[in-house]
Amino acid sequence: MFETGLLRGKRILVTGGGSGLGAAMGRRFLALGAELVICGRKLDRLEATASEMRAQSSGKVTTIACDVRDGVAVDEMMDATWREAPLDILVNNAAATFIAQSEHLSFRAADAVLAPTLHGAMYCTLAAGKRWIDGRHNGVVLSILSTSTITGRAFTVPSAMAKSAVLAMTKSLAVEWGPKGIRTVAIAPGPFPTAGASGQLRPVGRDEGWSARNPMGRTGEHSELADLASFLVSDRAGYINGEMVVIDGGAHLRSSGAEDLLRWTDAQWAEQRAARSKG
Ligand SMILES: CCC/C=C/C(=O)SCCNC(=O)CCNC(=O)[C@H](O)C(C)(C)COP(=O)([O-])OP(=O)([O-])OC[C@H]1O[C@@H](n2cnc3c(N)ncnc32)[C@H](O)[C@@H]1OP(=O)([O-])[O-]
Ligand SMILES: NC(=O)C1=CN([C@@H]2O[C@H](COP(=O)(O)OP(=O)(O)OC[C@H]3O[C@@H](n4cnc5c(N)ncnc54)[C@H](OP(=O)(O)O)[C@@H]3O)[C@@H](O)[C@H]2O)C=CC1
Repeated sequence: MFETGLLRGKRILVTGGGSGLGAAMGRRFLALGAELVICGRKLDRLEATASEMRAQSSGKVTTIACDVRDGVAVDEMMDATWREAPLDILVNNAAATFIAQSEHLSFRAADAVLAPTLHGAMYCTLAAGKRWIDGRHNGVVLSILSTSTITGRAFTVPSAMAKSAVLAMTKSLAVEWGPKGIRTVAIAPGPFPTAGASGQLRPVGRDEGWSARNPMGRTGEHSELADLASFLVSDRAGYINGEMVVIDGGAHLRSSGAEDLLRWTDAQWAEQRAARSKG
């Protein structure tokens, strides 16, 4: 689909790159000639993913254990990365979410989502941006958001709030940092099956017909998201700034994706909370 070497010479950090969509984007970036850095909290998973990537590609893959909720750890990760060479592209992909009735959310539960999804993306963006600006180096920040930024979303309110805030960051910095050579862009994925998303959002028995109701009759392929991400971070997208591209088969035009949960009974929600506390 793309010219060979579209991302040659680009050094890309994908937060949460050890699993799911982050790993899918990483694989495509490598195939297009990029050098990859992936971070997450679980070093064993990062290493396992990196080994698979190295087996499939001759590109360089570096792993760094980093909890993006911790600004000091984010700065240390950026220092370690920059010691080797400046990044060219940051992908804010790490995030957390779960379904819950908002009236049952403790403050700690709200923070469990806001901290990685909003603060983590902000810390990584600030840490990369100040290094790019100090070094007069061009950069791109791609943030993986959600169609909840357009529709809102019942039962995942902290996630919808965090993703909307990162969209505001994307638009604001496009104007502030564009003149300094930094583009900020975003993707709003619809449903792309991953272990993380299924585990947090789709307990067994939840609305089995949802993917057939997507206007395209299916969920997204990881390769489709990886292709869009590759284009947006590449120099071919050099005039796209401050924009969020939706990739959801048209799903959000039909539903915000939480209607089935409005029909859940108190007993179902109690069961969901109990499953979590056992988990
Ligand atoms: C919407 C579409 C767009 C987004 C899609 C995605 O992001 S897909 C990607 C999806 N991928 C991921 O999400 C991967 C990353 N996920 C994670 O890192 C973790 O699963 C976590 C941070 C979400 C929860 O971490 P943990 O289990 O270690 O939590 P903890 O022990 O640190 O507790 C902190 C507080 O949170 C509370 N609480 C926790 N869970 C629930 C719940 N289900 N129900 C209610 N409450 C919950 C817990 O009770 C506690 O409050 P308390 O009782 O002290 O007042
Ligand atoms: N799949 C889908 O349908 C959709 C996904 N998205 C978004 O796509 C992105 C990827 O999600 P997906 O691949 O599905 O799910 P995953 O659960 O696989 O991805 C989340 C990643 O974030 C990392 N992570 C979580 N918390 C932290 C933290 N505090 N510090 C560093 N890394 C962290 C996890 O690694 P570790 O646990 O090792 O820290 C994991 O690799 C997310 O931003 C999500 O909101 C948006 C809409 C729909």
